[in-house]
Amino acid sequence: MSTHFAIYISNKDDKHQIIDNIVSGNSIANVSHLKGAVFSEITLSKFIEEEIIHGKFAVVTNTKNSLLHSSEGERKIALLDHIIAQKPNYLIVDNVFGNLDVHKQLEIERILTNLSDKTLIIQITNRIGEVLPFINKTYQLQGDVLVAFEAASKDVKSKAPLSFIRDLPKPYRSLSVDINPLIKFNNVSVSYNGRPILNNISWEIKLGEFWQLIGPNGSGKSTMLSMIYGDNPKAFNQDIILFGVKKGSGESVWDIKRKIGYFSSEMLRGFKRLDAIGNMIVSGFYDTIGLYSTPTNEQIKLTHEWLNVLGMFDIRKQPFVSLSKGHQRLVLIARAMVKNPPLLILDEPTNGLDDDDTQLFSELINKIALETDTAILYVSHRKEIGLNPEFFYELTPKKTGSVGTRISIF
Ligand SMILES: Nc1ncnc2c1ncn2[C@@H]1O[C@H](COP(=O)(O)OP(=O)(O)OP(=O)(O)O)[C@@H](O)[C@H]1O
Repeated sequence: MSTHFAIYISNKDDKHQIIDNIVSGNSIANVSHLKGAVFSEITLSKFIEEEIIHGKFAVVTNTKNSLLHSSEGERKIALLDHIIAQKPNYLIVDNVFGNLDVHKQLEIERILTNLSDKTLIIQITNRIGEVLPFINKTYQLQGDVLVAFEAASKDVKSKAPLSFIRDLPKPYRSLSVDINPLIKFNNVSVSYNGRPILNNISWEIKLGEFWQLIGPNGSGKSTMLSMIYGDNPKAFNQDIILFGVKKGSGESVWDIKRKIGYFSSEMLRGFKRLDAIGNMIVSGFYDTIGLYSTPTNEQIKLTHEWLNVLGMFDIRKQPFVSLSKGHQRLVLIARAMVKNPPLLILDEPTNGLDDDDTQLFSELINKIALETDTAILYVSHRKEIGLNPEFFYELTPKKTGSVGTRISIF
């Protein structure tokens, strides 16, 4: 049996450096003379860029859609097929299961298991539970050195994350909505190019509720979100009421966005700006990334309170990019919350996070659900350990489009 490797990293490790070292042969296997490929979200982004900028469609999905218009699951399977067709001698797979539902995870696992007969696989993962079954050696970085360890001996839950001890700040102004429900879908159906995606969705989100929108890849979660937060033209002929106003009846996207705090892990992709941590949070009052206005004393006070909750007051002047990916997310949640929005949307927020940071993130979201009136809409294909939504809205794909079911936990 050939040897395949995994490197278990945390969000503090420099993944790009790790991949560069592998490719140049300065790491766990001497592969510098071999033809290699990298399966990662960065590779995927490059192909999507090629589609947008040069009109090149090198990677074909099952549904013959462009990558840009495909769901995450469809994209990943298509990329893997494309890479395998190039017959690499070795393959680096990074965050291979990120954003994938259980079925797609099993499909990818099966494809990689077959591939591992002939091709060396090097997996990079920050979730110990996601190490591929055929991997026989797992390493972890200690300082700059990769050290072998027994993945089975690693007890993820025993490392409890540090807790947020302080109460969340009192809002700077009361919630500016007296309309309930905040969001209402009434028999909403959507198709793309004649293919039904959503079938008769009726759903309400009320102030203070904590929802998780769940469903397998391609079931239509992003499509639903784009009808609330985006300007998806498919929303205009539908019976959708957002904050008391019928979608498409003249309200601007900005009117809607002002009432929503939003975070998606996509916001961090390729983020290079040098804003200070404190400025990043205060910019949430203006719905900008980066600060272009002079904040009031009240806004500064509230920002300081959020910094204290996060334990980052003393480092508030440091660049945001100097934080780990996990801590960057906490700052962006504070940024989304300072304006005290009636609705907080979290779109696949833990993609790419390691085990410890995921627990910390869930802890902050649970705290927001308990201590504020903001409704939370958490969108993810998986039930996150430690996260406590009150309700799930589950999309189940059918030939006639996904149907939705409301599941109450208590
Ligand atoms: N603009 C578009 N044009 C054509 N098809 C589209 C478009 N947007 C989405 N689709 C298709 O609609 C289906 C639902 O996609 P959507 O992204 O909403 O699913 P999802 O549940 O968010 O998936 P994932 O969890 O993988 O991100 C997919 O099959 C996708 O290919």
